[in-house]
Amino acid sequence: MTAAIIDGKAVAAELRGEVARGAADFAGRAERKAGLAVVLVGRDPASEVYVGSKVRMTRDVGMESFEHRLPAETTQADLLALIRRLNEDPAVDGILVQLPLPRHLDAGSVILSIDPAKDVDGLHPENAGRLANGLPGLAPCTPLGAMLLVARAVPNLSGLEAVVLGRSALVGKPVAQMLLSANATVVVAHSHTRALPDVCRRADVLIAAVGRPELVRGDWIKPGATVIDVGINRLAPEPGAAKGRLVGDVAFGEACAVAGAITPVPGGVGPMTIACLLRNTLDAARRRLSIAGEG
Ligand SMILES: Nc1nc(=O)c2c([nH]1)NC[C@@H]1CN(c3ccc(C(=O)N[C@@H](CCC(=O)O)C(=O)O)cc3)C=[N+]21
Repeated sequence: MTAAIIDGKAVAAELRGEVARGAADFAGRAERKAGLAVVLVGRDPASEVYVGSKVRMTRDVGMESFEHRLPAETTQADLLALIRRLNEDPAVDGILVQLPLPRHLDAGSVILSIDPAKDVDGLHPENAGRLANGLPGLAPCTPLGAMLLVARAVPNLSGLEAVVLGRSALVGKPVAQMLLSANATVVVAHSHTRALPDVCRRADVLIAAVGRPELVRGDWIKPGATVIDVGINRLAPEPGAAKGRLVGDVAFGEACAVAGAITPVPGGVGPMTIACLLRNTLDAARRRLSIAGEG
């Protein structure tokens, strides 16, 4: 069997088109554009690239982008003071603090300080709790993107077995909650799980989110399964090359021979993450407008 490739780049472009239409409608009703503030502390080169494309795509869908680039030496107090200002700024609907933060800063308390109504990363414990309890709120972007790609291959998850590899607060836990809400039978596997290949082989839907390059081999996959590869790992450069290759958590070539459908890296979940960030910003803006009684 040769797996169908789920084209995350194309699905993300479609979603950004929908968001652009929604953003235009919002701007008409609110008499202002929806706004996303991105906070980047320090000069991590990978983060610079992500923030650059977030800013560009935010403007492309007709939203306002507010960039805050702070020096690596920024203190916790200064960062918290900025978040407080953004929480109070009526032009800001979404706040994203790019992670990881420099080591002297405490990401947990920074996330706690974000107004949950503006937490478009879905990382505030209030939003994590809302997701776990099936209440409306803002959900993390990468899991949302992964679920939209699952839906392309498997429109109905009811009764299927889903295995999530990884238990992070950013991806593994929230995606497990979403699969459960969609009536899948969910197993969350991690570094302590015994007989990992056997556990993975049960999966009708396998979500790999551990950040270990090509950990999942072809023979870990149930024939015909849907494989969503969340990992983005840069390998060491080949001699003479400036940059190493990007690979996922799944050995793509081997997996293609077994799976029914699979997402590539790059061009899979990555582009969906940014598109879902824009969608969350639009959702947050609409909700804030209706709470203000203008909508
Ligand atoms: N608060 C916070 N929220 C995040 O969502 C967040 C973050 N911090 N810190 C960094 C990670 C990483 N991340 C990616 C987004 C898009 C691509 C993406 O579009 N990747 C392209 C390829 C990019 C390339 O070529 O390097 C792809 O997979 O096709 C990748 C990674 C969001 N993150």
